[in-house]
Amino acid sequence: MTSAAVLKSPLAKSLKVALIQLKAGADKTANLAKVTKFIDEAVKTSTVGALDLIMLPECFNSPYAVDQFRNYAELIPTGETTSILSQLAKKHEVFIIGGSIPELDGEKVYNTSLTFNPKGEIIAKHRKAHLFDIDIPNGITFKESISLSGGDKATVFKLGEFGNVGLGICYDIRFPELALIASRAPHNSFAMFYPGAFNTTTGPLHWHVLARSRSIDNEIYTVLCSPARDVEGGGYQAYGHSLVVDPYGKVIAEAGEGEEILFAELDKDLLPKARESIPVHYQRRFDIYGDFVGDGKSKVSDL
Ligand SMILES: O=C(O)CCC(=O)C(=O)O
Repeated sequence: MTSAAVLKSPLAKSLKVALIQLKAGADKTANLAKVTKFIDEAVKTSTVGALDLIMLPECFNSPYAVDQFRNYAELIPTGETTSILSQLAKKHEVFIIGGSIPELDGEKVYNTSLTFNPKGEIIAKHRKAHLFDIDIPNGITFKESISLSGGDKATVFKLGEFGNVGLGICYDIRFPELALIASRAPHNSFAMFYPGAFNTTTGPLHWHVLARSRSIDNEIYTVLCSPARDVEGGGYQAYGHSLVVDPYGKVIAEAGEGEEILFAELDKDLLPKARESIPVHYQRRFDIYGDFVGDGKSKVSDL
C-alpha cells in the first residue's frame, strides 16, 4: 500500500442519489406514469441538493411473476420504457439507473437493467446473470428460469465524471464475484448498484447482511433499490427497505416498506478513509487463492 494509492478516491466527486421505492401493478401505462411522477417529484423535493442520479427498482413496469415477464417484455432500445427513461434523464439532466424490465431478444426474455446519462443516452445494459431459482419450505418458491434466460457478463461502466460503478440485479448480489470484479483493478469502481426485489422471507434474513457484506468485502458503496410492499395487491410481496451502505459497511439511508423516495449523498472522501483505516483492499493474497480477475478470464461488459 502506498499513500498515493490511499489518497486517490475512485469516487471523484460526491454523488447525490434518489432511490424510487414504488409499487408496480398490472397496468403498464399506469406504472410508467407513476415512474414519471416520482422522478419529477424526486428532482423537486430532494433533501440532498441537485440530484446526480436517480435509481428505480427491479421490475418497475411489470408484476414480478414468471408467467407475466413475456407479456410485458420490450425490445431494447426501441421499446416504450427505454424511450420514457431516456427522455426523463435528458429532461432532468441526471443519470438514471432504470431498475430492470423484461427484455425481449429473439425468442428469449431477460431481466435487464439500463443506465442512461444526462443526455438520455444508454451507457450500460446489464442482464441479470444469476436467475432466482429457490425453494424454501414454508417460505417461498420461485423459479425465474421457467421464463427468463440469464445474462453472460459482469457489468462495469463509467458514471461520467464520478468514476466507475458496477451493476447487478437482485439475486446477483448473492454472488460476491461481481462486486469483486467491479471494485478491483482495472475497473476500480466506487459502488455497486443492485435494483432488487427481495421478499418477506429472504428480505429479513439476508437483505441488509448481503448489502453490508458487499461493502465491507470491497470497501465500496452498495446501493439497493426495492419495489414497495404491495399488501393489497396480493402478488409477490417485495421486502422494501431500499438501502445505501457506505464503504465501512454502515447503513447511511434506509426506506421503510411503502412507497417512498430515499435520498442519500455518497461522500467521496469516506471511501479512501475506509481503505486507509482498514486496508484489506490492499492486502489481498491472490498468490494464495488465485486471481480470476487478473488472469483475464472474467467476462465484463465494455466500458
Ligand atoms: O435472493 C433473494 O433472496 C431474492 C432474490 C430475488 O427476489 C430476485 O432475484 O429477484
